[in-house]
This record gives sequence, C-alpha cells and structure tokens, in this order.
Amino acid sequence: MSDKREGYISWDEYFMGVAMLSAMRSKDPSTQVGACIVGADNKILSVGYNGFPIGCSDEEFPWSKIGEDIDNKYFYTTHSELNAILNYRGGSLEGAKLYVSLFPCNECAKAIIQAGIRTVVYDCDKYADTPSVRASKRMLKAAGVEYYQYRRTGRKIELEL
Ligand SMILES: O=c1ccn([C@H]2C[C@H](O)[C@@H](COP(=O)(O)O)O2)c(=O)[nH]1
Ligand SMILES: [Zn+2]
Repeated sequence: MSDKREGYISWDEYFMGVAMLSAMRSKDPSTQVGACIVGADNKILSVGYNGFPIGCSDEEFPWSKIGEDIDNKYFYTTHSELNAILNYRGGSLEGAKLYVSLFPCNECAKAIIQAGIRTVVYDCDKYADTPSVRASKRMLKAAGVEYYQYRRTGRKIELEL
C-alpha cells in the first residue's frame, strides 16, 4: 500500500492554476487573462498574460477602453494566448494543450490553430455571444481543435508570498 500524500492538486488544477496565477500579472483593470501551454507529457512549455508589448510602458500606454482616437487599450494589448505562444522558444507546439482563463478571441484562435495546438481548456466564457468568440469557435471547430470548459473543483488555494 502506498503512503503517498493525499490532497495534492490534479493536473487540470495545476495547469489552470498556473494560467490563473499568470493572469494576476496583468495590469488590465478590466479583464486579466492567463494562459499555460502544456506538452503531451504534462510538461509546461510556456505561459502568458495580457499586456502591452515589450517597450510599450504601462505608465505611458492607455489601459482605458473608452479613450479617444488611439488612446485605447485594444490597439496595444497582446492577448495572453498569443503571448504564451510567442514566449515559447523551444520549437514546435504541435499537439500541445492550452489552458486559458478566458475563451480565446478570433485572433487568438488563428494563432492557436497555426501553432498546432490541438486542445483548448478554458474557464470563463463571458464573451460567448460576441462575434469574436463565435467566429473563434467556428474556426476552432473547422480546424479540429478540441475545446472544453474547465470543471472547477471548488478547491481554494492560499499562498503566503
Ligand atoms: O482571447 C483573448 C481575449 C481578450 N484578452 C484580453 C484583452 C484585454 O486586455 C482583455 C479584455 O478586456 P475587456 O475590457 O474585458 O474587453 O482580455 C486576451 O488576453 N485573450
Ligand atoms: Zn485573443
């Protein structure tokens, strides 16, 4: 009989937990998104969160979404999924799985498909009714990328940092 410790987190909790922790790095006051890309052998390949590109300072660029003209975050934010894909320097993401705290938009869906990611596990789907997410689902389905919602376990994790 094994005397292994009970109560350890599952793979799904671990990877979605890393995605959610990554989201906490985001400076977006409205929606923080985190992503975690995992290889077939349950190894984490990359992580990302929504933020401005390198060199575009959070002090200078706008986080407002109602700003005039080009003073609007939508022009500048790199989405968490794209950041996770671009942060990976190890070669191919063919066959990888993506854990993400918000359902990917249509632009991220294109990047996911082209990167060879085959599975998307998402948590929140608050923009499900928008054309962007509807188009995203259409593309993911057409490309044979499986997607399903993460089943929350209700486990609370407290970290003293
Ligand atoms: O696929 C996606 C879609 C959105 N995001 C990021 C981009 C923005 O920073 C926020 C959304 O802001 P709202 O104020 O809720 O419109 O989420 C992402 O990372 N990935
Ligand atoms: Zn996106």
